[in-house]
This record gives sequence, C-alpha cells and structure tokens, in this order.
Amino acid sequence: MSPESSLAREQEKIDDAAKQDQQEKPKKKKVAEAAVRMKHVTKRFGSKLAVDDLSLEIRAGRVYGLIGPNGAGKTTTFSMLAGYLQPTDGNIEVLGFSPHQVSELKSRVGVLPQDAILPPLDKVGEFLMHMARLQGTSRDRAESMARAVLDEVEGRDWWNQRCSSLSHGMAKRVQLAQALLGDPDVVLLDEPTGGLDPRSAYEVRQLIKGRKGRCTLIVSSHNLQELEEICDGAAILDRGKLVASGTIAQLTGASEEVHVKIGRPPRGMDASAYRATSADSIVSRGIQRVRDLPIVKRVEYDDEKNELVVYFERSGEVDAEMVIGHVLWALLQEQVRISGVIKGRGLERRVMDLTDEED
Ligand SMILES: Nc1ncnc2c1ncn2[C@@H]1O[C@H](COP(=O)(O)OP(=O)(O)OP(=O)(O)O)[C@@H](O)[C@H]1O
Repeated sequence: MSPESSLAREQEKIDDAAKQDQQEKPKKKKVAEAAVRMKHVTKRFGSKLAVDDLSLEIRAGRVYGLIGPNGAGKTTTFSMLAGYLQPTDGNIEVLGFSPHQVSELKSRVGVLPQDAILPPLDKVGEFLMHMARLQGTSRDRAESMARAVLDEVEGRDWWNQRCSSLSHGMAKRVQLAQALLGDPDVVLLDEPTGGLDPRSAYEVRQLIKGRKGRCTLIVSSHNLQELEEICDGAAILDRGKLVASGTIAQLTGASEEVHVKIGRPPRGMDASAYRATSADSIVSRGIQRVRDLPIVKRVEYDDEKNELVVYFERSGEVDAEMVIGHVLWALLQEQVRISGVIKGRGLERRVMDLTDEED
C-alpha cells in the first residue's frame, strides 16, 4: 500500500470515529431557566407525611442547599427529584420534564444517593464504565468518561481496585464520580461529604465549587458551614414543610445585621471597668457610640456571649462592609477589644432559630 493510501485510510478512520462520537453525544437540549420546579408537592408514606406542600424553584447554574434536621424530608425530596419516588400530590419538573421521563433526562441528571452501595465484586473502572455505557455511549467513550470523572475525584489509582476493598471515603468519592459522569446538567448530591475525613471533605467541596456554573448542583448536608461556603441559595425544611428559602445572604441576614464579638479585658484591668455590666465601663461607652451612628437601626448586646448585634438597613452606599467599618471605628475609639466580626448570624444559627426541637 502506498504511503498516500495508508494515510487516506487513517484519515477515514478518524472521520468515522468523529462521526460516531457526534452521534453518541446527543445535542444538549436548551437548558431551562429553572432547573427544578416543585409545585405543592406532598409525599406520604401511609399515614406519615414526609413532604408537606413543598413549592420550590431552583434556577439553572446554581449550587443550592437542602437543609433540615433529621426527618425533615430532604432524602424524600431528592428521591422524588431523581424519579425514584412518585409524589403523592403536586407537580415536579426537572429541566422542564417530569423526573419519570427517563429518556429525555438520560445523562442529564446525575445522582449521589445518601446510602448508595457499590457492587462489591466490580472493579472501580468496570463499574464506572458500566454506568457510562447505560447512558448509551460506546466502549471507548465510556472509558474516557469514566477515567475523567475518576480523575476529578482524585481516584485515578483505583481503576483496578475492587469496590469491596474501598474505604468508606473512597467509596463515597467513586459514587460521586458516578454522579458526575457525562457532565449532567443537574446533579443531586445527598450528603456528599458525610463520613469523609476533613481533607477529603475539603476536596469534595472544592470539586463542587469547580463545577459551579457548569451545571445545577443540589446538595444536602448537615454541615451548615459547608453549605454556607459552597451554596448560592438554600431551602430550609422542617418536618416536611418549607420554613425558609432564598440566597445565603438573605437566609443569614448578611445584608441587614453584623455580629461583633467583644474581646476579654486586657490583663490586669478590673473586669467591671471593662465589661458592659457597669454603665460607665469601656464596653458600655463603646456600645453607646455604636448606637449613636446614624446608619445603625438597632443594637443588641448579649453579655453572656460578649456579642454585639448591629442591625442596619441596606440602601444606597450602606452595606455590611460600610457598617462594619463604622462600628469598629466607634468601638476602637473607646478602646474596646474585638475578637471577631461576622456578617449576618450564620446559617447554623438561622437554622436553629427556624427549626423546632423534636417533640
Ligand atoms: N419509606 C418510608 N416509609 C415510611 N416513612 C418514611 C420512608 N422514608 C422516609 N420516611 C419518613 O419520612 C420522614 C422524612 O424522611 P427523610 O429521609 O426524607 O428525611 P431527611 O431529611 O433526609 O432526614 P436525615 O437527615 O435523617 O437523612 C421521616 O419521618 C422518615 O421516617
């Protein structure tokens, strides 16, 4: 065979492969503006009301948290979004389809269930390739997809390892890799960092942040600091009911209150001359200065926690950063020692305020 005809044959092969690849990758449908729409959704298990008249809209491209104490209905909600459970009442749309329209949503929704179990005898690579093949891809493409996601969860060395030999954290990351296979438009992650050591949990958070903008991620976690760090918005559920939803800033009041932790008195100073328990102390004078600031609406002081809460109205130039500057200046003028400042009350405290203790 002449070198020219051999080259032409090679080129034909490349063209065929590219054509096949094009056929295998169905054109992504237009991404709906709302990735998820739930309208008056209820789920009953016999007499147990697990989800109670839940309405929620999650915009495409967001990282969205589902928050709530044990039994709040998070996993039930995930299961309905994934199409594993049928709602008793109400309507659910994922990317504009019912979760049961499997052929329309195939490869567009990735799911990490809370208690996912890997097939113990499969090797990690085999398992991921099998899951990729279920999306209708060729063997070659399935392998490259599987290797790419395994790489993303830092598990490239586990390709030939049996699933039964993985530690809990490794298994969780393989399950996460499975949820990310094929670049889905919506990814449902139920407790993605549950049971992971701090470093692995940090890496998973980085990975979720790295996917931001590429898809919609809906994440459930009991680690509220984690959700505050990675999410744009969240819904708080309690006993199946939606008790609050919005952006993280709205939920935490980050745009209307500032918390200042007051430090201990300097060594050698009499506590009564410093602490707010006496009217003319350093801290009392500092608080009065803060109260006198025109941008401040209201001030509360918790003497037990040594914490000052400053409420303000966000408008024009007035934002949390500006208020922090003025408040710190006022306190420093009176030599008040400051050991910390946060915008808003933190998601953890907000969730505590909104969710009741178990009966
Ligand atoms: N298959 C089922 N049969 C009966 N009741 C169920 C079933 N699944 C869930 N429930 C109940 O529905 C309620 C919500 O459970 P769900 O698992 O959705 O809560 P969750 O917010 O995910 O809790 P956790 O944080 O503990 O995982 C609970 O009271 C639970 O006991």
